[in-house]
Amino acid sequence: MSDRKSRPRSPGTPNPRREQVPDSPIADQLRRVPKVLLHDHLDGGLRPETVVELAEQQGYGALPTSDVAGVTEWFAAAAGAGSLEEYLERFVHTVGVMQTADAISRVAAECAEDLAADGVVYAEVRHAPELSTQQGLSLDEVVEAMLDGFRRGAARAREAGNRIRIGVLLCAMRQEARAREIAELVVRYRDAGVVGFDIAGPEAGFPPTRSLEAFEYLRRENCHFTIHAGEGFGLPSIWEAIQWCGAARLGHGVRIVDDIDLAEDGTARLGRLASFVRDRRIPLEMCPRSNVHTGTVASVAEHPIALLRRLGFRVTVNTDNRLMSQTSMTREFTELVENFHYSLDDLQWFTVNAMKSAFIPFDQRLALINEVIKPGYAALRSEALFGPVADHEPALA
Ligand SMILES: O=c1[nH]cnc2c1ncn2[C@@H]1O[C@H](CO)[C@@H](O)[C@H]1O
Ligand SMILES: [Zn+2]
Repeated sequence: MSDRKSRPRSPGTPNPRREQVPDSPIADQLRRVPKVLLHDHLDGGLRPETVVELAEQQGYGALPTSDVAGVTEWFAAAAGAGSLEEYLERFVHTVGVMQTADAISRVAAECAEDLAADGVVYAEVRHAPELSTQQGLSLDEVVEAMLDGFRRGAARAREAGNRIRIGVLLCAMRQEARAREIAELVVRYRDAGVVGFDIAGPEAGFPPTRSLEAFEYLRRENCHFTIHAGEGFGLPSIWEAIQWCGAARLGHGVRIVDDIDLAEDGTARLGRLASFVRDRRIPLEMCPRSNVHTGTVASVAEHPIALLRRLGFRVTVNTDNRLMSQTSMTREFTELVENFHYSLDDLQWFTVNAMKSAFIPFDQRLALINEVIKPGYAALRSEALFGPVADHEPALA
């Protein structure tokens, strides 16, 4: 299902790594291409060593094991969860150590550094503040700690030569009843770095309209929001998210394929909801590895991202939970290249799609596209043509 384009071969001695996936970018390039990440959970992306250290510092005794390797493995076992509900059970321990302002700020700072080192130039990172109030922090204190951490982390990344901008999304947990309160928090911090709202948590049994009042309030306040929908539940959830609640984007939205009939010869017939999502250019925040881990799709190779991309949906590529799904933007891109033979042009298309769909002002999105993303891809394309300037590469005669 790839939309491969033929690219000129690199001159000089063929590099065996380059030959593995014909015409595809290589691993090192994938780390360096500018990337945009719209769907990443702060409490799903802690460094395992930070989980262990914070647990020690805070006397948190509930970790299933206390060494870094064991903790890494325990979180990685989320890959075998097979359902969204089981996958989400892993969060009890990341949230468990994110109960003080210092801990939250540290996690946010490290998140900014890790994303920047992975080549992410713009990210929207989300967390549910209500989960971090178990030891008495107020919702406002949680948000302030997040904002403080992202500021510090972005500054440290910049010193290391990696520039990143981060916007915060605040989630309400769909099984709780605090959506309106969290929506008000979004409005309160909209000028301080919070760019939008979302609902997260188990999807089956907790439809988007359960939080309708919060979405209506946000619309009256001219606020942006996305909704996790079409992951653990199907089309009715997507339909409510878009047509009742007014979501600007869909978190995952992968089950929109249930509204697409695919004939043997590859021609597709879109139902009314799928047409609406495509024709209105509603961005899909797709997270291939996470979808495999929650049992939403069987494998990355079978992920509908390739079909949806071919049909012209506004598809974006995301990590969801870097810790639980053992992933990064580079890894997601690598797996897509391996499975669908995407080229740098395809990756730029995903990246520009994501930047267009961000919740920051239009002029700033445009500036990032024109001044950071496109020049970044152009530089890597010229490397693909002429090879990187490195000692081991023979110079052109
Ligand atoms: O893929 C997902 N679908 C639904 N909810 C999720 C997913 N990943 C994480 N969370 C939930 O969002 C909360 C706030 O970040 C996390 O604590 C987790 O429960
Ligand atoms: Zn998510």
